[in-house]
Amino acid sequence: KHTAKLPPSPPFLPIIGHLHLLKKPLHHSLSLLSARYGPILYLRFGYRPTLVISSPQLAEECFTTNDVAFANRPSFPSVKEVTNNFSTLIFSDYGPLWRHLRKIATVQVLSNHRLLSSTSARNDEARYLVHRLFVRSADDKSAFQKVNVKVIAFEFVLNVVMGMIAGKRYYGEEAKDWEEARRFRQMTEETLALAPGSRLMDFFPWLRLVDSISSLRQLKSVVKKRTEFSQRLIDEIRKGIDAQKKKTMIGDLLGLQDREPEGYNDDLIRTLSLSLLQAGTETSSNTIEWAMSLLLNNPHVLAKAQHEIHTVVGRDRLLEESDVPSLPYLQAIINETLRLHPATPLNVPHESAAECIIGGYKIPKGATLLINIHAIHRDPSIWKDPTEFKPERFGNGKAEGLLLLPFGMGRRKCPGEGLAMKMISLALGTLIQCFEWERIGAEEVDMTVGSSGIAIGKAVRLEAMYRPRPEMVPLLVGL
Ligand code: HEM
Repeated sequence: KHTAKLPPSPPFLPIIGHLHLLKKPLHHSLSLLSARYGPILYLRFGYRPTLVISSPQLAEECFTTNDVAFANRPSFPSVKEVTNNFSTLIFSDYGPLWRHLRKIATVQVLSNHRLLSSTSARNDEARYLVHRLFVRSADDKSAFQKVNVKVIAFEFVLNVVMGMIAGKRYYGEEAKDWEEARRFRQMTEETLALAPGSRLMDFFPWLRLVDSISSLRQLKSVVKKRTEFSQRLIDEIRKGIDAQKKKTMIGDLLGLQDREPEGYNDDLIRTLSLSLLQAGTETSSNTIEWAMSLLLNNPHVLAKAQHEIHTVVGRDRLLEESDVPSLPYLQAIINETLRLHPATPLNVPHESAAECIIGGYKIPKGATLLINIHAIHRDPSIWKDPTEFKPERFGNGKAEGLLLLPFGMGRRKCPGEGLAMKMISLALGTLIQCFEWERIGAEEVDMTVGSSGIAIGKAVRLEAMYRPRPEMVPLLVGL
């Protein structure tokens, strides 16, 4: 309909299009192409037209005037298999099902009101976290002990999110279900390995039969595990083993199911539970791990954060969620971490539901949209010394006028932003308050990025040395 041209596009090959230009991690390859061809790129991944955006102005244009046009998710055949025909909150198209799921997730778990009423559970979880670390620390409390930071961050985050959804704690003294926690981790890893666009069939539909012989078996096995896991969560609460568990998202939804069985059936409760657990745990725990890695490579920042916490909170009580607004430097550290290492560097892919115009170019219907958040956050025309870790650039906790979009934008923006920021600041703040942290050796922490998936963490998991701060030992002993 429009006379406008398609966006710039590098030369491509028949059949594979531009796939030969891409290497892992994909956001790095796309940043290099954008540096050469400009902030709006039109590529072909096999048969799939793909729009790559790497400027804040163009990202805003996609998610303001054209937000509805881009509100769908791409219909990758591999995702169809894992998501029961795109029926999850993350991968459903913009429509009645998505609206229903999103409203429940927001009202039942992620609204400000719900987050406020679950504050004390998160404070308790932070206390358990530092208590577990204190108990595991060396007998001689002045000696350093090694810990895998990703593991402790994941334990904390999973306990918090699982507590809100199903009233369960997998890690801690009274927690019993280690085997179930192990199954969850394994299932999450297998699901992440099946990232959208990870299969040949996603780009070459005619290869579907060949690909599916190996892929479909694997996909079906993951689907089975996911269904069984989430149904167990529902069944436990339905049996009413623990009245406390009724005050959870699943408990609330089972109450609604009694009144409206179709609108709140088990399929819907399963898909919502899995969407929140899997969207919330890797992203948030990876961010805690990146933040700690950056702090270990920048001890002066760590010392400044510790000084702020000790000045504001003191040494006689543990930092709590309500302290965070008074800790602007801690918030600046988290913003700077999310700037340098956004948990989903290419956002979650969107798809155009109609032809539209972006940056004066014509974008056809059915184009996959990738927003290169990683490139936007490191644009030298916007950020001074873009690759350096400088929390100071956020002044009072926010960089005024600079577009930071680790949680996306528009109507599909992450609904878990509030919860994520609370969990990350609480965990990081209490870890800094209670313990001294050092690198394992003299070498800097390896900051190589993992290679595949939507949520990308570190390639090498962070191990660090820690010991209780002497002045915090009396408090830690009494926890
Ligand atoms: C550091 C932590 C997190 C980051 C950086 C993050 C980032 C994102 C991003 C970039 C998107 C895609 C937005 C778009 O499509 O434009 C997203 C979607 C989503 N996130 Fe998060 N997220 C985080 C934590 C969480 C948490 C804690 C939850 C809930 C427990 C959550 C639940 C979701 C859901 C359900 C969606 C899909 C929304 C939809 O399609 O409508 N996220 N997240």
